[in-house]
Amino acid sequence: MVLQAIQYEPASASSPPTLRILDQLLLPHRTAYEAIANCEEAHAAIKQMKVRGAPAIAIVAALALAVEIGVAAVTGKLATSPDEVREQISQRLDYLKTSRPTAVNLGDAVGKLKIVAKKAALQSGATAGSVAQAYIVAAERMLVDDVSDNKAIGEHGARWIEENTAAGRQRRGDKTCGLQVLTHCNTGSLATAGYGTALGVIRSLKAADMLTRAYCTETRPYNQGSRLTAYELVHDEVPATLITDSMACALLAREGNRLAAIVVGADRVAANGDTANKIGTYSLAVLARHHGVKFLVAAPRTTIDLTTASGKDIVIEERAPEEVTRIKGPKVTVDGEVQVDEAAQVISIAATGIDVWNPAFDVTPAELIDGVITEVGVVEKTAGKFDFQPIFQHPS
Ligand SMILES: CSC[C@H]1O[C@H](OP(=O)(O)O)[C@H](O)[C@@H]1O
Repeated sequence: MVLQAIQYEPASASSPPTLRILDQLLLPHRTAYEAIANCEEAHAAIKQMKVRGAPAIAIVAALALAVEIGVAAVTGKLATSPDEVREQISQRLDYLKTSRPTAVNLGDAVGKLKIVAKKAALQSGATAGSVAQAYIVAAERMLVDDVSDNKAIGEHGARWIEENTAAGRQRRGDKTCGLQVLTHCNTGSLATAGYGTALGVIRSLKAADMLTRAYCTETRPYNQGSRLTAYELVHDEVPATLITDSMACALLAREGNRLAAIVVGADRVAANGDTANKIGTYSLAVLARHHGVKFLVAAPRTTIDLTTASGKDIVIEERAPEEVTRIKGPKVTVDGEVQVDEAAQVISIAATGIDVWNPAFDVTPAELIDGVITEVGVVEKTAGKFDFQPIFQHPS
């Protein structure tokens, strides 16, 4: 079975494009896709985290508007002038951007897609249809580009680990040596259009026969690790071990330099390299530094936000207390069988009346980050500072 968070069918001669998302609130025990027919449905699915992951959020938002425009075009409900279509696209993108604040990929896509629509509307001979089509083509391209970017991130990351860690060099020279990595949250095919970012590095390490074991943290409270990353690692037959978030310290103390690196994703990398990522990332970076383990952020350039100077300027999303005080899942019978046909059980795991703080992300200071793995190479600090400008001059 292919792990696909997003299923998109382009328009055919007789029918508009269609979009479906894998409802990740039901994973790993139930695989159910949900049709997304318009921007409101996309906004709700992103906000509820039925679909999540910085790249996936941007792609689903962009394609939902492509579906909306495609349906309007085939049903004769598209605005008549090119500038009206441009304005509608701009307004709908601004609405989609309000679904979640921290991941920059959505805002980056909104800005780029607005420019596409504006350029199309300014072209001589522009029509409402040509502006609509220019938008749809650009939105569809995001799906393709993301997978190729992630595979490049995987290769750059795997090679960096092989060349810049003791475990990597040992494994390259002697396949009986162990190379292990730890990852946090979910950054795989379920957070992107496919292959993944940090999980893409793990996939590339495995493909190069470099990896002996991957560790994944459960990543409370949404449990992206135990529900999604563990699901992907089992699916790909990667030797992997799930740990609770609080076990990471003991793991690094036990594994020492057999753990080559901690590799995580990102929701927004500020211009100075401070990185917003899933809550719990900062503590792993401190831990990595204490134990002399490399700490790497894997993210496409669309996650690097040169307009945000540093981590203190990043808006951190705070989510509902119930995500901390309750857990949801199918029943398990006395013999351990998971009853996926049962309606999800919601169980309270906290004292009623307790206050809750539930930030979805934290910010890791650039000083704790050894490298940012992008699709065009690994950026390292020079004289203690990150400079991302050169990778934006990169030809691809
Ligand atoms: C390649 S996904 C990047 C990022 O998104 C995840 O957050 P969420 O599950 O809340 O959307 C997590 O922070 C990943 O590292």
